[in-house]
Amino acid sequence: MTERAEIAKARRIVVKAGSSSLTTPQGTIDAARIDALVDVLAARRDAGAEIVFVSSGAIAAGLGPLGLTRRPSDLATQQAAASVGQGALFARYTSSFARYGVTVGQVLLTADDMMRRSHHRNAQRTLAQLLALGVLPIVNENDTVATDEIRFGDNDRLAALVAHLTRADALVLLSDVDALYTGDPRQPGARRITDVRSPADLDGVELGGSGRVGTGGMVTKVEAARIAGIPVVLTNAASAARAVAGDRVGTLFHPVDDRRRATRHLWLAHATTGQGRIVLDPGAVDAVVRRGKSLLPAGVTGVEGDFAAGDPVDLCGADGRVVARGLANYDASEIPELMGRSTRWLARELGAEYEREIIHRDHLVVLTDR
Ligand SMILES: Nc1ncnc2c1ncn2[C@@H]1O[C@H](COP(=O)(O)OP(=O)(O)O)[C@@H](O)[C@H]1O
Ligand SMILES: N[C@@H](CCC(=O)OP(=O)(O)O)C(=O)O
Repeated sequence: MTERAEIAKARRIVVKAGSSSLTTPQGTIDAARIDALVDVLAARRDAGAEIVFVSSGAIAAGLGPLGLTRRPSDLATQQAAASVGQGALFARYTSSFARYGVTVGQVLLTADDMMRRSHHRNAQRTLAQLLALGVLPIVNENDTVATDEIRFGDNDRLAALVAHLTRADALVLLSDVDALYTGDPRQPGARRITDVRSPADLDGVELGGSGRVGTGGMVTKVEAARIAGIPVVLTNAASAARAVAGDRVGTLFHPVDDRRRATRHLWLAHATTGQGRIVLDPGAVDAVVRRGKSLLPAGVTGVEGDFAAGDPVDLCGADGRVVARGLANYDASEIPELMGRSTRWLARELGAEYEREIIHRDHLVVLTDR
């Protein structure tokens, strides 16, 4: 089946709309465009797909009510605008979807919710339950509490991670451009790209700046497509109906990797940052990087940071270079006593529950050339 056909048949689709598709230049909600988009999503739902909608626009929709003429650059005002705008946006979605008898549920996520395994599972359960109850989840970043350090900032990567969380079959990114171009389409000479099959297809493509209210421009969209591991279509809101129907519109990013198996690895590599470090001896670096093995306590020579079991941690060699990332099976404070010991010794001395890896190979991604 071609990827377009897969989208046509998709049972679960994540659709993301950018700020520019949902709000007016005056910083208010664009009710007509929202209704038009809701028409499309309700119709696709009617045709048998579950839809998870990732909506930007909270900050942009808060500008008008606060008398701001442009997107603020300081975090506190962005948060205030998001607080005002998110409420207005969601109220609009609620009444617009009510025209079709569709109940919507608001899900506001932070980067942490994606990164820590316990939070990740929690968000996953909530979304699964909403879908099971026939509710259409509308997701945004929780801008009012997110700080600069932990912020996604753009919703493109968030949408890719939501696609992982919900095990979606396709991701549709709706922007104010109808496709990816070889350069910013506001500049003359930019050519449309219909398919991206490998990173080489992006050689020489300029992924420049964003529009007036959006963030990230094409860089975050391309990154999202890479993380998603499923077919991703990038187009504009006017082409939304055709995009979710699998018609040939916009740019189709073909997934490169062995899909499902790879999504956890993609998530680890792109959605997380190490919450600490584990230092490996050369044998362990070789085992993890080149032989695809789990990390055993015997190969660990040091631990840094204050992470909890389940957190992503960076693995580095004696020279400090990060070679892999994985989900730790132990709290940082437990590791010094296990370091350099064989699992057999640990089981005998400390009990059977210590006969486990520091990081299992299934929860480990190599970040360096082998
Ligand atoms: N190579 C490119 N192809 C398409 N658009 C581009 C490219 N480089 C820069 N852009 C700009 O990116 C903008 C969309 O990004 P952004 O404003 O972040 O969108 P959104 O709010 O929909 O997430 C477009 O308006 C376009 O001008
Ligand atoms: N969470 C933010 C999204 C920020 C943003 O501008 O995203 P996008 O328009 O998708 O580039 C908001 O709702 O304003």
